[in-house]
Amino acid sequence: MVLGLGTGSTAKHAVDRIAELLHQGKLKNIIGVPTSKKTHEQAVSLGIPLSDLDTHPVLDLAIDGADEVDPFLNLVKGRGGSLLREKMVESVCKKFVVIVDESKLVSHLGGSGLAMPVEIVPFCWKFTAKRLQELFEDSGCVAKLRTCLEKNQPFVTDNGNYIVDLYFKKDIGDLKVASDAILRLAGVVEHGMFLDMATTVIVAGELGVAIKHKQ
Ligand SMILES: O=C[C@H](O)[C@H](O)[C@H](O)COP(=O)(O)O
Repeated sequence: MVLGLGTGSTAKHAVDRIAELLHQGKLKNIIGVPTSKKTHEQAVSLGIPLSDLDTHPVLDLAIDGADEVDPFLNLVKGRGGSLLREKMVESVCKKFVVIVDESKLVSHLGGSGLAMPVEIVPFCWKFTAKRLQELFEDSGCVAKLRTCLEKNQPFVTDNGNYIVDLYFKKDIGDLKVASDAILRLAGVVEHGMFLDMATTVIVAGELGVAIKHKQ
C-alpha cells in the first residue's frame, strides 16, 4: 500500500502509529509519501520506507489533519504551511481520510474568522496580496503576509514560497467560484481549500469518535 503521510500536530500521531504497527509486524508492505519536509524527517526517523509522486503517481490512501471541515467534507488546510505538497499528494489518493477534533467543524469554510492560506511566489508579494484582497472585497477580506513569529521575517514554505492568509468578515459564497478566482491570479501557486477531496472524516469529540463518509 502506498500511503500519503499528512502534516501537522494531528497527522503526527497517525505517522507515529503507522510506524508502531509497521515495527510490530501488524502492517506490511507500506510505502509512505510525505506531504512536507517535517513529515519526511519524522518518517525517516521512525524507519518508514518512503517514496514520492514521481515513482508512485497514484496512492491508495492518505491520512491528514485539517483546519476546517464543512458539512460536505470540504476542508481548509495549510495553517501549518504545507498545503501545496498536501494537495499534490492528496489529490491523487484513492481514499483520503481526515482526522480532526470537533473544534475543526464549521458550517462554512472561511467563516471561522481564522486564516484561509494561499501560497504565492515571493516576487512582488504585496501586489499579489492586494489582488487577493480585492478579489474578496465584498466579503470584507483582509490579506496578511504570514511571518515567522520569532524573527518577523516572511514565513517560507517547503517550496520556497510565501503564504498570504485571507481573513473574511462575511461569507465567501460559492467555494468553487472562489477557488477558481484565486487560482486564476498570476502569482498564486495554490490555496488551502480542499474541495471534494476527503472521502472520510474522523472526528474526535467529548462524547467519542464520529465517522463521516462522503455522500
Ligand atoms: O499545513 C498544515 C496542514 O494542512 C495541517 O494538516 C493542518 O493545518 C491541521 O493541523 P493540526 O492537526 O496541527 O491542527
